[in-house]
Amino acid sequence: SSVFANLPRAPEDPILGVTVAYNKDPSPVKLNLGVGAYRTEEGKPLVLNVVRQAEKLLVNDRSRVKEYLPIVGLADFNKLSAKLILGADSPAILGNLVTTVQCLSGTGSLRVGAEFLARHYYQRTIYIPNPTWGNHGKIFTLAGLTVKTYRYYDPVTRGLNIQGLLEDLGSAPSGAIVLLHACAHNPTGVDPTLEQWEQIRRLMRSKRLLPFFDSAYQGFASGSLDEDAKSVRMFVADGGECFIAQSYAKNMGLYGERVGALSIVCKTADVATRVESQLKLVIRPMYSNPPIHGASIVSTILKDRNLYQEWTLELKAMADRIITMRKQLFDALRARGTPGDWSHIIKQIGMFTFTGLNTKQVAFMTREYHIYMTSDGRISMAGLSSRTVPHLADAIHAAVT
Ligand SMILES: Cc1[nH+]cc(COP(=O)(O)O)c(/C=N/[C@@H](CC(=O)O)C(=O)O)c1O
Repeated sequence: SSVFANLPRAPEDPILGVTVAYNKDPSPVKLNLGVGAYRTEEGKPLVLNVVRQAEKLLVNDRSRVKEYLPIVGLADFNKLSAKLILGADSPAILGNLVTTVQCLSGTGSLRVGAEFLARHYYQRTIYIPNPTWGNHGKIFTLAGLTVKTYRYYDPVTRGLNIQGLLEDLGSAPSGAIVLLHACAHNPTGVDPTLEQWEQIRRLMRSKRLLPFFDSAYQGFASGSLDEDAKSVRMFVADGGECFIAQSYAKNMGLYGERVGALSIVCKTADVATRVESQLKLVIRPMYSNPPIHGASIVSTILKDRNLYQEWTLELKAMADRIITMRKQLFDALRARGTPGDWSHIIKQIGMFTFTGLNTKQVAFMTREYHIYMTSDGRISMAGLSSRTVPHLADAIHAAVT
């Protein structure tokens, strides 16, 4: 018999498993509001025009070869990624205080950062928000860090529990690592205001807590790349050190290309070079060096003024469409007189609405209306279109009455 005869069957992933179930459903009215992946008004995945243009340039450029990239990835891509999140005029960049390595999208950037911290940082505890993206806890645990949570979401107000957040971070051991969503908090869609970010930053710096930003939706939340980077730039501006994981999956639609970057902002240029040398020892035995194609697309777009400009327009259009879906869903529930206060649908920001529906209601909506969403009540607004909003509104109405 097989040496794996006793291997237990693993459960499907709470987020990616929703798509597996959706694909199996033969219903013509099924709706996939699970995975955070953008869909057009026609319900189709979107390849941005600028991505198609960049790929044409790459294919026609006969000088491009398929050689290994360096362990740290494509140099242009790394520099441009740091500029994108920190700002072109960032003193940290001007002072060579930032080391950036190309990683396998947001997940890979988080994991490489976690492995580096587990190996070289004295405090091995990381505080992640409650709730947070389902993969965060596993990434940091598998890297060898101790994962704790800090209060984030207030189910009563459906807003930020700023008092709980400050209390929990205030009682964290000095030097602890803190995971922060740069913008468009997943799954709640609730972000701190700039004043609250300042409170968080002051507290964290006073306790020497180490910020680890996860920036997976820059430009997707407000439609502005600079607006969505403000939290990160506040921390970097104070001269403190921080980690930043970037993903191009959503804001450039490069999901399957696995394009991301990890930036570590250090106190001195010398430390930054030593950090880079140690990052290479983490990466080489993990996947050796990153894939060339996706990073080439990103750097082609970011280094060309016209392509960059056009990208910002396409990005704003995606963000705007999601905001339109929020309004349409809110109006549809009001038109039905659906019991409850649904204003959080239009107050929340980014790809997701944290509806407040419980697991029983979610299971009902899947069974009776073929709505596929995560069991915590999160729906990806990007999966909606004007055509399908009424079906979702009917399902929510039925689930709560
Ligand atoms: C906050 C956050 N961080 C990182 C990632 C990882 O993205 P990557 O593709 O590795 O660049 C995701 C993906 N979130 C969506 C997809 C997924 O779960 O993988 C989601 O929440 O649906 C996040 O929501």
